[in-house]
Amino acid sequence: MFVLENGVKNKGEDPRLQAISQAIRVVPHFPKQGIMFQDITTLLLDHNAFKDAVDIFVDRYRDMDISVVAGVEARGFIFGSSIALGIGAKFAPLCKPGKLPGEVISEKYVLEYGTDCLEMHVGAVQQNERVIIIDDLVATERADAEVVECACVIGLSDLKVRCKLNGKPLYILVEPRQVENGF
Ligand SMILES: O=P(O)(O)OC[C@H]1O[C@H](OP(=O)(O)OP(=O)(O)O)[C@H](O)[C@@H]1O
Ligand SMILES: Nc1ncnc2[nH]cnc12
Repeated sequence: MFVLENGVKNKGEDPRLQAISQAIRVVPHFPKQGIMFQDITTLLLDHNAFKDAVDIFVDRYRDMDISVVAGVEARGFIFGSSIALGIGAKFAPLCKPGKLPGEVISEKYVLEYGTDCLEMHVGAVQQNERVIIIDDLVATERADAEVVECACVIGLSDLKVRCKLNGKPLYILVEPRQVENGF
């Protein structure tokens, strides 16, 4: 298992992680020259690997008194909603601008290849709730004050990433591969 907490990397022995990592297709130079794109659609086509990935998150969060899973559009919706159902929490989508019809809170951020903005419905999360933020991948992420932990399937892990998470713990299943892997 690969975990970044307080800036310390720990390697565990979960035998499911190698298959999860291998199920993620690496596509060089997509969507731009120089980017090694980590394509989770191949993981989603592998029932066992997809289920194992969700189960690992569910096992981690089921006893942490989490009442809200916030998932980042679009790929974070896939994992976040599955995890929310698994731990008995509600799911709050963090959407690209203009997708949510109600009053929203907005947050601008810098991506690995661009900039963007996320919005969440006001009232989706109450002040006393414990929230986790789920995405498929963290390269340059962000988080706000009520977050217990941020989690992702793939993490471009270094201390710079952790600093940009504003000191919130970051839980990562696998590291990105930097070479093509047979798809
Ligand atoms: O760590 P970062 O630099 O923020 O990059 C990671 C984000 O980029 C991708 O989303 P994207 O904005 O491409 O949207 P998509 O999920 O709709 O493809 C990915 O799903 C993460 O949300
Ligand atoms: N290298 C990468 N692979 C897949 N999604 C991404 N989003 C930002 N960087 C990415």
